[in-house]
Amino acid sequence: MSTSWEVRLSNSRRIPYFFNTETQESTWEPPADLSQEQIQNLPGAAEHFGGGGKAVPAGNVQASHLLVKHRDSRRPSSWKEKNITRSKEEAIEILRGYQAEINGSPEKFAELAKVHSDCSSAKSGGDLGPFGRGQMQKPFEDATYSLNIGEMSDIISTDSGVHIVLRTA
Ligand SMILES: O=C(CCc1ccccc1)N[C@H](Cc1nc2ccccc2[nH]1)C(=O)O
Repeated sequence: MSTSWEVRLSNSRRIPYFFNTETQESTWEPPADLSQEQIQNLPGAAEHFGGGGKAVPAGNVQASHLLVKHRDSRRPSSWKEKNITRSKEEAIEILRGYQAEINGSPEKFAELAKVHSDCSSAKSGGDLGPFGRGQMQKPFEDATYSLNIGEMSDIISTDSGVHIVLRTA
């Protein structure tokens, strides 16, 4: 296990990523050989992953999401599946199934996001932490800002795949 990982904020996308100061490797995904607790204790994790009941700055929002990627996704790979080949239509059908199972329950949402989401935020039940305008892909940002706190979106599509969004702050 390499202990030289730290969490940094990507300047281009203003979201956290993992950087190994020994190998100079960087990745969006949490290093597989680190436990959830080790990840949360990495240098920079508290600062960049929010959580811990930190206040959300005025004008910012916080959301969780469940992402199902497909073969036309910007990066058709995830912690779950190295090479994602399903079609967008198949991804939507799969997400409809989760949506029915979630049935408006935030607890169920986090439970299914942890197991099924193709985003590294699955590790924290889909939580993306706080963000402001201009940080996330526009369809995702617009969907989140149009929700009331505690509400879930219908299925939305971004370059990453298809998502259901739960606004949490
Ligand atoms: O960009 C990331 C990391 C998102 C993240 C933010 C904050 C904490 C943890 C994760 N993951 C992408 C998948 C992805 N695409 C998205 C587009 C909008 C919002 C969240 C997204 N997640 C990928 O893995 O391809």
